[in-house]
Amino acid sequence: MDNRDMADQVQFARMNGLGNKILVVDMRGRKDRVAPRAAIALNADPATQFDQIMAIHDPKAAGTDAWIDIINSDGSMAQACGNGTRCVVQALATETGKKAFLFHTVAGLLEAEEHEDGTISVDMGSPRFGWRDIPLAEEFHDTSRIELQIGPIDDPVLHSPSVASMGNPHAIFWVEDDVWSYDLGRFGPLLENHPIFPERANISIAHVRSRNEMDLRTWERGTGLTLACGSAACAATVSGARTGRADRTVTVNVPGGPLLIEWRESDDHVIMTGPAEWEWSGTLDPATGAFQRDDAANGESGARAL
Ligand SMILES: N[C@@H](CCC[C@H](N)C(=O)O)C(=O)O
Repeated sequence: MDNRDMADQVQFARMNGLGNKILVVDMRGRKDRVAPRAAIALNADPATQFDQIMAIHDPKAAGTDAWIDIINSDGSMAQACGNGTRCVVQALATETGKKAFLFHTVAGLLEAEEHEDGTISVDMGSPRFGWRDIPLAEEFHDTSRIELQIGPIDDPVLHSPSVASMGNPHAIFWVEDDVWSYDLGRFGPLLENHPIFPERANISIAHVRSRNEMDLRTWERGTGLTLACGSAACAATVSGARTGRADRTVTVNVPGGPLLIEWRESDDHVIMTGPAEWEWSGTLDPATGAFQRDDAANGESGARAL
């Protein structure tokens, strides 16, 4: 552990949302933030390698439970993280006994609740489809199908994606066959960093199986291939409905399991429902990323803490 004193340590929990690897870090009562250097160091250690950090801070607005910073594994900040938000709900519900929460992020307010069966629903807000909202580097009147392709120009492997923002940018490529038959690990970074996406983008491949089911794989901006991307499942659902491929309530099968997504007609909000899982807890230095597991400290199974 770094030679800074224990006062610099904060509690954290290693969790996952359908395999999306999350570190929930308790920064309440502090003025500092998890440093990008600490995020890079935590991601470099196999024990704490993560997809996103969800850093819980004291609320900034009356009536909210917490401000949440979302950090990708490359140290970049993100505006939304559906799976990570479910992990925060579970951690705080366990700590407080509360079941309903109102979180504040850079993208706005997120209502969330834990149900009796342990599943968690997050109101991910309204999707945005304007080219400036995604954002895109040039004007597209129809963002349900933009001019972007990869592969041979006369026989592209992927083309004409739908783009949408759930607070963060998403491109959804539609395929008629197995989503696993595409080399997303190769195409993902090329598309993530394509100049059409000035803030980069999360890149997904979707196969619509019925009006209420689709398969989805995602190369995440600032992270890479993940087992689940909640905001991508939301973006794919609204894009499927927008293009007439699917209805507004869809089971989205991501590699880690199913997510239930509803694009509500009443208020245009997108509701994502799925599980969260606690794995172990520890303490870490938010400036350096030095950490210790609770069970390592006291030699017994780490008490569930946050
Ligand atoms: N895995 C998250 C998405 C996290 C942010 C994304 N990588 C981005 O940079 O926009 C989710 O479950 O939504």
